[in-house]
Amino acid sequence: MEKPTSTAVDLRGVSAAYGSVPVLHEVRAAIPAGRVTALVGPNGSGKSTLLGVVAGVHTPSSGTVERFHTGRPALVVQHSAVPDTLPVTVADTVAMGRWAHRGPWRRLTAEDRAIVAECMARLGIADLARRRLGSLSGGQRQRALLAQGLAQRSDLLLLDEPSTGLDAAAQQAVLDTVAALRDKGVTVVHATHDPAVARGADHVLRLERGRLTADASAGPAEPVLR
Ligand SMILES: Nc1ncnc2c1ncn2[C@@H]1O[C@H](COP(=O)(O)OP(=O)(O)OP(=O)(O)O)[C@@H](O)[C@H]1O
Repeated sequence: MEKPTSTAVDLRGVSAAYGSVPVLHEVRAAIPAGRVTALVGPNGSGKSTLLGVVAGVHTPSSGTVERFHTGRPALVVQHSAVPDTLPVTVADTVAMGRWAHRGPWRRLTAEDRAIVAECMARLGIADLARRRLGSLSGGQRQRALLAQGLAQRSDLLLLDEPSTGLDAAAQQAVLDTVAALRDKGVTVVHATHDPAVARGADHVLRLERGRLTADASAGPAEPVLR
């Protein structure tokens, strides 16, 4: 039997806005520690915004977010959110994942370099290490951003539609990686439009028009929406 879960992040009545336009409305949810939570809902329902709130990069307009984990969350945005013109290579991009540990532009240690190489290999992009990020396809770029997120070695990994635009092999690599991290006790929250991926999660949060409309915990069988 699995041990009972504790809470990694507690969202209490969280509302968020862009300027004066409200986007999230009083979201209450407890994200379980060491589990995979899928964030689902239609386009524009607020999934990315909620990930930003959980990551601490989007300040709620009201309500509170309490994080019970150590270290900084790792947020992996969609590749389309990153400008094409950034003059960095894939290896540089992944190495940025180590900045939280070393500080920007510091020399990487041998351990950092090993982590960067391991993360690129895991996502199948080792051969692209010297290519500029802006010269890559969408799926390749997404993999570089995912590798950067993994390189942070955070215990809270937030992924915005990590499989979108990836081929079948890369999608499977992402799912395998998420499962392996969960087994190591990492809390993962990922936004997804893929029902099969959502069913594979331990916990599902559904947003519609910025409101939480379902909060489902997985049991031994299918998660039951309540
Ligand atoms: N930078 C921004 N400035 C203003 N409004 C924004 C901004 N980003 C998102 N929005 C608006 O906030 C709402 C929620 O957007 P969000 O990106 O969080 O939704 P989503 O569920 O992640 O959508 P998708 O499935 O399309 O990725 C939408 O109405 C969107 O238009």
